[in-house]
Amino acid sequence: MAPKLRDPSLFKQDVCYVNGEWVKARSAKTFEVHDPATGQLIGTCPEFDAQDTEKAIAAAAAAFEEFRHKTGRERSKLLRKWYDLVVENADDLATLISWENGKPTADAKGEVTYAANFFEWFSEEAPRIYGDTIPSSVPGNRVFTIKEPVGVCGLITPWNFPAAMITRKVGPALAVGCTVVCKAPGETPYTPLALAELAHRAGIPKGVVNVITALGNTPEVGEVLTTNPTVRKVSFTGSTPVGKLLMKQCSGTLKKLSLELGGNAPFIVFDDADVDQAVAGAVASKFRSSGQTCVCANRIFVQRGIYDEFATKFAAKVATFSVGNPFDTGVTHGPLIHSRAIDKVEQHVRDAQQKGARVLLGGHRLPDLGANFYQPTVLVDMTTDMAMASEETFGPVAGLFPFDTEEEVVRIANSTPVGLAGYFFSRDLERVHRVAEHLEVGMVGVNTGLISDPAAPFGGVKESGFGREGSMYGIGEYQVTKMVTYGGMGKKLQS
Ligand SMILES: NC(=O)c1ccc[n+]([C@@H]2O[C@H](COP(=O)([O-])OP(=O)(O)OC[C@H]3O[C@@H](n4cnc5c(N)ncnc54)[C@H](O)[C@@H]3O)[C@@H](O)[C@H]2O)c1
Ligand SMILES: O=CCCC(=O)O
Repeated sequence: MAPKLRDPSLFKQDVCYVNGEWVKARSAKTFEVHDPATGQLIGTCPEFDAQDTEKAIAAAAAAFEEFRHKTGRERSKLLRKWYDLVVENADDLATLISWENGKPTADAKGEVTYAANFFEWFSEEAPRIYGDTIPSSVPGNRVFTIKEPVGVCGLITPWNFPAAMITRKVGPALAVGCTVVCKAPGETPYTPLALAELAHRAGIPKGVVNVITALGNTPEVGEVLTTNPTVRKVSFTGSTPVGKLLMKQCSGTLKKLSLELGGNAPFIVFDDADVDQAVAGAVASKFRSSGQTCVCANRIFVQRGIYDEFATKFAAKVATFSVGNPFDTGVTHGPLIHSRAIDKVEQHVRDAQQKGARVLLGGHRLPDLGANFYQPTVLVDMTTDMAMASEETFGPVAGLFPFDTEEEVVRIANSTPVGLAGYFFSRDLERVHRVAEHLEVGMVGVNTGLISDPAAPFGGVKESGFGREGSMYGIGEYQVTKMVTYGGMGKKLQS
C-alpha cells in the first residue's frame, strides 16, 4: 500500500521541473520506479532525452544572466526560504526517501535534516563571498580578484542519498549565483522532484533550478550535460567508472569538474583502542544505510591482540538489528536498492567463504522479506586476496581482517586505487597523528565512525575523485577567480 503524504502535491508523477514549470518528456515516454522493499510500482517518470535536456540547459542559461547579479544577501534569503520549507515538509520528504530508497524512517528523517543543513550552511556563506587585494610586483599596478559564478552547472547524483547529494551541490551553486540542471537518479527521482516543488514555493526564480529525470536515456542525458558548451561546470557523485567516462566527455569543452566517486574505506582498530567505542564506531560506519554509502567502512582491520574480543562484541551488536520494511516500527535496516546490489553482496560473501572466511553472523538473503533483503553479515578471518579487500561491497557485510603492525596495516589500507574515507581507533596521540598523516584518503575519522557534516569538507583523493563539497571549500567549486589589474595607480596627490 502506498504510504500517505501529509501534502500529496509533493509527489510529482510524469513531470520534470524546467524553467519554473512542470513538463513532460517531449516523446511522452516514461520509466517505472519501484519500491525496493516490496517490488511494487511507485509510479512513472519522464524519460528525458537529449533535446529535453538541451531545453533545460537553455532555461538555466537564460536565468543565469539575472540570477548572477542578485546580491549575496538576496540569494541567501532564497536558500534560507528553501531550507525552511524542507524542514517544514521533513516528514513527507522522509516518507518519499524511505519509499523509493528503502532506508528506515529514522534514517530517512536524518537524511532530510542533513540535506536541509546544506541549504542552511550555504545560505550563510552566500553573503560572505570575498575577493582579494593582492600586492602587485609592478609599481603603480593594483591587483584585485573577483569571485564570479562559473555559470550553468550540470549536476548528476546517485540514489543512496536522494536528497542530500543534491542539496550538497545545489546549495553552493545557488549561493554563488550559478543556475543548475540536476539529473535525478532514475531509482529515486521523487525526492528530487519534491525538492524542486519546494524550490518553486520558496520563490527561486524560474530556470535557476531545473530537475530532470531519465533511466534508459541516462547516458544520452549525461552526454548532453557534459558536452554542451553552455554548461560550464559538472559535478558528479557516483561510481568511479562513470566518473571517468564523464570526465572524458567533459574534456571536449574543458568544463570545471567535481567528482565524488567510490571508496573502499579502511577502518583500523589498534590494540590500544577503547574496544567498545571502536565496536560502536565500526557498526555505525559499516551499516549506515545498510552499507550503501561511499564512506561506509569496507575493510575492517583489527589488531591481532584484540581481534577475537572485537569480533564477538561486533557480531553481538549486529545481531540486534531488525531488518524489514522501512516503514515498520522498530526496523533498523531496510532492503538494498535493487537486485544488482544484492547479487554483488552475495558474490562477495561467497568469494570470501571460498577463500577461507568464516561466517560469524548472517551470510544469506532474506527472501521471506522480499527480493532485495540481505541479512547483516559478519565475516572473520578475512585475507587480502578476497574480492572484499579490493572492491567496494556497498552492502551490509562486514569483513574483519586481522593485522599485526601499524606499518603493515597502513600499507594494506593504502593499497587500493581509491581514497575517500578512512577511520582508525587508537588512544596513542603520536600514533593518531602519524596514521592520520599516512592514510591516502580525503577524509579521516579518528575514534569515530561518522564524519559527515555540512561544515566539514567532503571528498576524496586518487580514483575517489577531486573537489570538496560542504564547508567553506564547497563554495569555490562553483566559482572562477577573475583577476583585475589597474595600471597607473599610486601617483602623488595632485596639488
Ligand atoms: N564520493 C561520494 O560522495 C559518493 C556518494 C555516493 C555514492 N558514491 C558512489 O556511487 C556508487 C553507487 O552509486 P551508483 O551505483 O548508482 O553509481 P553510478 O555511477 O552507476 O550512478 C550514479 C548516478 O550517475 C548516473 N549515471 C550513470 N551512468 C551515467 C552516464 N553515462 N551519464 C550520466 N549519468 C550517469 C546514474 O543515473 C546515477 O544517477 C558507489 O561507488 C559509491 O561509492 C560516491
Ligand atoms: O554516500 C556518500 C555520501 C555519504 C555522506 O555524505 O555521508
